[in-house]
Amino acid sequence: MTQDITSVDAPLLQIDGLTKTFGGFTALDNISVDIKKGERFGLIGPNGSGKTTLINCISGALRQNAGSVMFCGEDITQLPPHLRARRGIARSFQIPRPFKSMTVLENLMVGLDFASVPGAAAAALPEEEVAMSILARMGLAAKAGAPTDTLSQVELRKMELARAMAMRPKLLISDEAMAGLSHSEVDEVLDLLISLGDEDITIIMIEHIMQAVMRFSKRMMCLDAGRIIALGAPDEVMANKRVQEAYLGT
Ligand SMILES: Nc1ncnc2c1ncn2[C@@H]1O[C@H](COP(=O)(O)OP(=O)(O)OP(=O)(O)O)[C@@H](O)[C@H]1O
Repeated sequence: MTQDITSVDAPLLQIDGLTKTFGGFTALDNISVDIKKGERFGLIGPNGSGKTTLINCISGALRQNAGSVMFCGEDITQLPPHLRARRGIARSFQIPRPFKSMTVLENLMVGLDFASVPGAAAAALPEEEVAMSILARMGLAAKAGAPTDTLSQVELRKMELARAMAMRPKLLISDEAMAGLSHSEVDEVLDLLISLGDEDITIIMIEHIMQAVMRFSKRMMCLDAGRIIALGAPDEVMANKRVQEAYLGT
C-alpha cells in the first residue's frame, strides 16, 4: 500500500523490527522507529552501539537479517544501495572520499550525474549550474576549480555534504561530519546542516559531539548494544539515566 507522504506527519522513513547479526553477534536487535518528513534526527550511542550498522541498513550497504525499511511509503528493504540513493537517500561520510584527481566542481558533477534518472526528461538547469548553486550554498563557490587535495578539513567536510546534496536527497544521513573540527568550524557546519533541514530535507545526524547533536536535533535516539534505550526530545534523552550510564559512563 502506498502512503500519502504529502501529509506533514506521515513518516518519510519507517524502520520496523530491524535486526542485524554478524555471525553469532547481534549488532541491531529489533529496532523500530519512524522518522518524519523534514525532521532533524540525532542518532547517538557509545562506540559499538550499532549506529553505523543501522545507517548501513538504511542506505542498503548492509542487508538486515529481519525487519523492513519503508521510504516514502515504499518498501525498500530488498533494494541495493544505488537504487535507494536514486530514491533520495544520500549519505555523507566521516572521512571524506573525494575523487582526488578531480576538482571540487567535477566531484559534484559526478554526484549529479549519478542522481539523474536514465531516460528522464532533461533537467531545467544545466548540471554545472546546479553544481555551482550547491557549492555557493555550502560557501565553496570560490573553490569550484580547486583540486580537492588543496582543501582544508572544514572545506572537505562541506564538500562531502555538497556531494551528498548533489544526489538531491530527501533524506541526508550525516555521519560525524564535524569530528575533529574546531569549535567555530563545528558551528559553521552545524548551521549549514540546520539550514538544509529548514529546506525540508530530512536529516539523520550521527555525532559524538553532544552539544552539536543536541542543538541540531528535534528528536534524538540513543542506541546501546543494538537496542533503543531512549527516544525523544534532546533534553529528555540526555536526562535519561540509561543514556547517562551507557553513553556518558556515569
Ligand atoms: N562487518 C562486521 N563484522 C562483524 N562485526 C561488526 C561488523 N560491523 C560492525 N560490527 C560490530 O557491530 C557492533 C556495532 O558496530 P557499529 O559500527 O554499528 O557501532 P557504532 O555505534 O557505529 O560505533 P562507533 O561510534 O564506534 O562508530 C560493534 O560491536 C561492531 O564491532
